Amino acid sequence: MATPTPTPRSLPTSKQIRSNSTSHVRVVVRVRPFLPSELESKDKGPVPCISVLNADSDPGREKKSPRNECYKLDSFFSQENGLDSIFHGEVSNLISGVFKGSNATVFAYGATGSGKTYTMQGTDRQPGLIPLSMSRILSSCESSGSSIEIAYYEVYLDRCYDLLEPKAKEVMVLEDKDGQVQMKGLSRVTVRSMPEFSQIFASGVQRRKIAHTGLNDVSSRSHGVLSIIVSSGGAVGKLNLIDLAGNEDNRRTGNEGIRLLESAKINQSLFALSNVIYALNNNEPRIPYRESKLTRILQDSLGGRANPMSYHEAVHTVSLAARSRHIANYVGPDAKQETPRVKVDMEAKLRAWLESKSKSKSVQVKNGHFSPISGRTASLSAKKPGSARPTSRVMIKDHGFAKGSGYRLLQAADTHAWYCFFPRL
Ligand SMILES: Nc1ncnc2c1ncn2[C@@H]1O[C@H](COP(=O)(O)OP(=O)(O)OP(=O)(O)O)[C@@H](O)[C@H]1O
Repeated sequence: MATPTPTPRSLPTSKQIRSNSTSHVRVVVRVRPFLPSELESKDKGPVPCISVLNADSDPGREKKSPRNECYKLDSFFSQENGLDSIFHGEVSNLISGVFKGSNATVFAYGATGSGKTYTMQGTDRQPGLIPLSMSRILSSCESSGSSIEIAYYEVYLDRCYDLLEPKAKEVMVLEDKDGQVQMKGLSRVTVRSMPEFSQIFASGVQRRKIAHTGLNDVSSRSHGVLSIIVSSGGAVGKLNLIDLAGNEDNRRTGNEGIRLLESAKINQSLFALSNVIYALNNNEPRIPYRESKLTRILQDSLGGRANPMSYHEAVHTVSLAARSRHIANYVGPDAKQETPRVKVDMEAKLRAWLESKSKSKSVQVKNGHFSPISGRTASLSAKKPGSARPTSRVMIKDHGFAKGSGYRLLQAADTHAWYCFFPRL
């Protein structure tokens, strides 16, 4: 049964948040294995470019490549580690807080094709962080008599769509007179068992916008947000599990038209998210939530709503790690690299496409918004093998194919990272 979202409790100001809790950023990287398509590639073949150093290692010694970059992480999961070890190591400890009324957020962030959806959803044989979290919450509910509702929506081209509604209707994001963000009409569905959840969630996944791109056969074109709302003895807590759309380097994707527009919006909103996290972690006086729809919506879970004395927030990301958590950045003496070999003016390309679109109306417009869906996953695990460029993973060595800033190097790596904000209790 769908019910409207109730009014959230009042949000504390940024000042209150800082006085209530000192955020600590937790960054966890996951490396995926090379895919068969990458191993079979006729090109250069996959080149591992990441190594894990001990805390006392000197990054300067690792000078096998002209440019090394070194990032400090809170945890690292290699390709041998299953999704359950990530869940037990990094996510399960957030759940007890949700039962006490805290909000927690887990983001999977990374380049397109790096395995974010795989990590969040998993496969039938290897469940991902979403089913593992749901299963743990459901079993805790049995013993505590708490109840669970879910909301599932996507943010696409800076608009929000309800994935639990058959037609994925648009949800208006409004601010009430107290400045609190309201998602008008967003459905909430009560969940009592795993089979019930799997069915509801799978239908939502089918509605999510995906498409074939030059770097992933089944690429998410939107940010998918699953909110698990737990009501427990008067306390209401929320766990957001977010599969972000992948950031894309359009010199490599070859994106055109609508894909290019999507990509521009994806990159813009990921940048806005990184700005919010940076501002929170650096105790800046102004947190730029309003820069994108995604950050406005998540305001109550990204430092916006802190239950006094206890709230946990986790964010998975890599380039955010580069910005907010990196400790050492070692650049070898001969590391001055020229930037990209192929220079394409993506803005001009986008402008030209928008102009031609308004002339020819050749792009499919549905329900007042673009409909780019060219294929859908049949089950939670049905994504086809990706064709992402075979690069590898947190000492990152530049072998010549990923030049420029650390940000771009990290984009090239098939990695994820987590940020967790822990209050000082
Ligand atoms: N740990 C893993 N083991 C095996 N295959 C994996 C793993 N991680 C990802 N893959 C495979 O890699 C491909 C790309 O993964 P996925 O679609 O999850 O990437 P993504 O980061 O969500 O991409 P996008 O941002 O474009 O949506 C898929 O075929 C997926 O099955």
